[in-house]
Amino acid sequence: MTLVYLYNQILNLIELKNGSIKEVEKKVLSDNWYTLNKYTFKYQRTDGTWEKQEREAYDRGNGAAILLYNSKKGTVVLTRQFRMPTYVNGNEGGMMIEVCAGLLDGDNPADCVRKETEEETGYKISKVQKVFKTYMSPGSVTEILYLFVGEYDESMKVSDGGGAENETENIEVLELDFNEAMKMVASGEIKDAKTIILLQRAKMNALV
Ligand SMILES: Nc1nc2c(ncn2[C@@H]2O[C@H](COP(=O)(O)OP(=O)(O)O[C@H]3O[C@H](CO)[C@@H](O)[C@H](O)[C@@H]3O)[C@@H](O)[C@H]2O)c(=O)[nH]1
Ligand SMILES: [Mg+2]
Repeated sequence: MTLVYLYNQILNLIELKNGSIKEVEKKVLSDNWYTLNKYTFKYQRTDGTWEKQEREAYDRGNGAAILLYNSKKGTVVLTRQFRMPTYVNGNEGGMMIEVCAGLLDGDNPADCVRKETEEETGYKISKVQKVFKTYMSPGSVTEILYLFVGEYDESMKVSDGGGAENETENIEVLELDFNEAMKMVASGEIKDAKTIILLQRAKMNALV
């Protein structure tokens, strides 16, 4: 019995709570900016037999995103930035309109989303409201994305935003009429899932 086997068994018992999954082994395929792992495991079928399966999972940590809205003005604040993965897969020009979002980097989701709001949009907000916890791409990406909404107004504007200096983000800040933003969802101009979910949530709950 090797140490790796023992380690994997312990991992199974402590962290993984599915009795139909066993002998989970992890191999790092790429560990550059984020990590791509390959998991090999045994999966118990409904007839009781065990089959060996392999799945790759991209681990870039967890993230948080927020829809900033102003109910008096009827507006929302969104961001616009170049997203390479979309550029190479059918998004002409590669620009994406998204709610403000970022990776947790060790922070709790609420603190992360406040920090990202200030960095990316220039608004210093304190009150944020958690709405959902989502897996955006559960077949391939491990990430949990925590979704929030929060009110902003002009008194909270402390800088131009644009993203962290050291991250070459080049983020453009957009303040849009809420109905205009909903039209952009319908037309396909807004095509980012977290953004669509949060805009629809705002519509359903009549936030704006
Ligand atoms: N050098 C380098 N830099 C990278 C790489 N990938 C990301 N970065 C830098 O790291 C920054 C991370 O910025 P965050 O604001 O923390 O994350 P995000 O990319 O905006 O993440 C949000 O959007 C994602 C896509 O929808 C979400 O997956 C994520 O949860 C979050 O919502 C990027 O903007 C970029 O500057 C890379 O492969 N190489
Ligand atoms: Mg971001």
